[in-house]
Amino acid sequence: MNYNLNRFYHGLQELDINLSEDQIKQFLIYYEMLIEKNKVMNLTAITEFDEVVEKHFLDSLSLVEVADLHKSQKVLDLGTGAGFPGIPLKIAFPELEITLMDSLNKRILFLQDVIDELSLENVEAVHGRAEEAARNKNYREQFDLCLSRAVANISTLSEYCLPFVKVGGVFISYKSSNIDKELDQGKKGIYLLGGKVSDVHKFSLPDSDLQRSFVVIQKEKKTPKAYPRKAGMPSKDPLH
Ligand SMILES: C[S@@+](CC[C@H](N)C(=O)[O-])C[C@H]1O[C@@H](n2cnc3c(N)ncnc32)[C@H](O)[C@@H]1O
Repeated sequence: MNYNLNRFYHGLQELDINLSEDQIKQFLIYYEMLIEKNKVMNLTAITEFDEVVEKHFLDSLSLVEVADLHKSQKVLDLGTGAGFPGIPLKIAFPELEITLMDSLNKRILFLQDVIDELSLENVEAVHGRAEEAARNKNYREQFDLCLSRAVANISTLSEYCLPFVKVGGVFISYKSSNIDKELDQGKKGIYLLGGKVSDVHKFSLPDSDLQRSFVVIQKEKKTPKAYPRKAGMPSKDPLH
């Protein structure tokens, strides 16, 4: 494992995240597993080390801009794909209790291998579709924090994610900085689902031109039983 880690260390410093040598090693093993598996299944379009560091690892970790990740809390990463943002967050902040959920079982099987190989504790990889899993009492309104990156527009995503969040908890969506129109269209749905936008935090990634934002939605009231609607509806006919 011979990688130039300057870019990674500098980005971590900018985010004020300190990692031990073992944690850095876990990131490198994860990178290698990702690249190896990517040869036989579609996990990531980005494969070059520095680019994975910037667009997957540091982007996932930039959540520190808006959330306190040093306390133990129940976190759901909905539509985790190859494990973003959940796996980088779990490596860097081991006290988080993370559920990684995706509707594609092949990705969940890969993530279980990653969990086993890195000996990560208090993390589960669950094969499930948001519209169905959010009706299961083991998951509905059970999470302090729900995260999602690159899964759907904010309206569809709120219907996927807010039902999982406890009243008093938060749903945070990773978005590009071009979010204003999407947010405007999603506001009514967010309210219907029991949420309220409390912050839209725009920023650029360390040493990068990439403009990103976090949409922070507080769960103020229980989500009505009618939501999420049946599978496919939140994306076919988003609430607005
Ligand atoms: C573009 S990928 C993004 C993956 C990862 N979050 C990232 O940022 O790299 C979207 C993922 O969301 C999953 N997904 C889409 N709709 C879903 C749903 N209704 N419930 C659960 N997972 C879903 C897909 O299977 C896919 O793995």
